[in-house]
Amino acid sequence: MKIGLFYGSSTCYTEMAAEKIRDQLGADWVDLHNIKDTPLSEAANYDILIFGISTWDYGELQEDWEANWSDIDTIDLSGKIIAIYGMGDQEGYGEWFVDAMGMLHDAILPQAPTLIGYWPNDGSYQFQGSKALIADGEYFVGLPLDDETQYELSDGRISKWCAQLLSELEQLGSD
Ligand SMILES: Cc1cc2nc3c(=O)[nH]c(=O)nc-3n(C[C@H](O)[C@H](O)[C@H](O)COP(=O)(O)O)c2cc1C
Repeated sequence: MKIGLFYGSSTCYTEMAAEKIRDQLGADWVDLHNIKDTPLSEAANYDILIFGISTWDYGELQEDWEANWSDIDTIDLSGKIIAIYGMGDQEGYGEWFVDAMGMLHDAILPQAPTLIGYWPNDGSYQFQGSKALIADGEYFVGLPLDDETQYELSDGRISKWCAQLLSELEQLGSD
């Protein structure tokens, strides 16, 4: 079964992470789609999805996600398995750290897809606020990556997250 990885990226960071995630999970298994070029509606062709989004301009959506935002409600995501990752900058924009990842999570939640890839807020990130935290603040709704101030941690986080995704998928398959 193939995974569709759909991302929006203004200065290529989210795109570079998409390529690393694809390489970790297995290039034969993951199709990359930049939503600037591929309509988000093509997400309907996959049972398993990864969404990549960066945050811009003090807690705003990346521009290509913003342009496609209304499509989220028109695609049937209810039976899908979905994981999200988000790019941000915790030092420069610590009050809005990876907010767009939280906004994307909230936008797909009403359709009740199976969400995987929640990531512990383990103290290795330093920020003041984030819409990407779930209520108790102990987990992010997906993988936050900060290539601006923690570039050296990104590869390790990606490989750990991909291993977590594979394990969660295996678990779901065996249920
Ligand atoms: C003008 C500007 C505004 C930004 N605003 C935020 C923000 O509100 N929250 C955040 O976490 N990161 C913010 N960032 C950091 C970007 O999300 C980060 O650079 C990211 O890697 C960009 O990914 P992309 O090139 O794939 O779009 C901002 C960066 C710039 C240059």
